[in-house]
Amino acid sequence: SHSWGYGADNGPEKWEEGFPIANGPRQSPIDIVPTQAQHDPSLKLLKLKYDPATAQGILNNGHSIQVDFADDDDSSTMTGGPISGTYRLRQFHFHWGDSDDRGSEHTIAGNMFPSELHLVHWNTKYPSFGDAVSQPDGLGVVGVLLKIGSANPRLQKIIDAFDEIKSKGKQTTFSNFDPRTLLPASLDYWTYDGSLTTPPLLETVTWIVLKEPISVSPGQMAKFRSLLFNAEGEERCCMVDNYRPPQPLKGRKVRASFK
Ligand SMILES: NS(=O)(=O)c1cccc(F)c1
Ligand SMILES: [Zn+2]
Repeated sequence: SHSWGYGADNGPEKWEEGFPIANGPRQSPIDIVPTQAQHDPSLKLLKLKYDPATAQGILNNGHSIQVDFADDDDSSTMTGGPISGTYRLRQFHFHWGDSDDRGSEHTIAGNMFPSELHLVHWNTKYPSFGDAVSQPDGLGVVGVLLKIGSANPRLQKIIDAFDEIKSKGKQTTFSNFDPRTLLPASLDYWTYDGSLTTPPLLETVTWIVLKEPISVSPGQMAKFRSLLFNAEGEERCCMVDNYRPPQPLKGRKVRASFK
């Protein structure tokens, strides 16, 4: 059976065939409508504490590029915000479009951005990421929107690694990197209960989408679009449009941490 992807034959419109939860009650991403989000004064400040030494490597997994972190202790964690307890950083990755008018997964009042960064954390009440990923309160993912503007120097170290991980399955060491440097000045956020945005689409994610985007230049976006979905020696297929479109809200409430 051909595996899932983002093409006409294996893309988001086909995922329900292998993953019926695709039509579930808490699927992600969603369109966030700021005027309909309710400010919740009980929401805490988001606290992200990352140790650059936990950065391990950068990988082209055939769907995105991902920076993996050592998660065998509480060196890099998320606390506060809408979550209770301590969640450990596992990895971050991106989604992007073939052109600047699309590529993000969450949209804001119907507006799509050229890319979206996901920082994936898992709840340490469970013994591992593999256990947490199947639990309703297992994951906390911070979403950061990227908007076209001036070149973002914070992205450059990631982009400079792309030449070594052009095709699926390639990875290289990636050390001494603090993901906090990728975040915008404000940690104001919207939060809702959702899912993984790729198969297996498990409904186990507390989403925390930051209100403030970070910048990326057209030239930097072009570098993302030069990555490949295919492995070396396979038919060349540019890694673009690796995003799932917004899914039905199905009665969920989106809360805002800010007025
Ligand atoms: N795109 S995402 O919902 O952040 C995601 C997909 C699959 C696995 C994972 F850990 C995170
Ligand atoms: Zn993602």
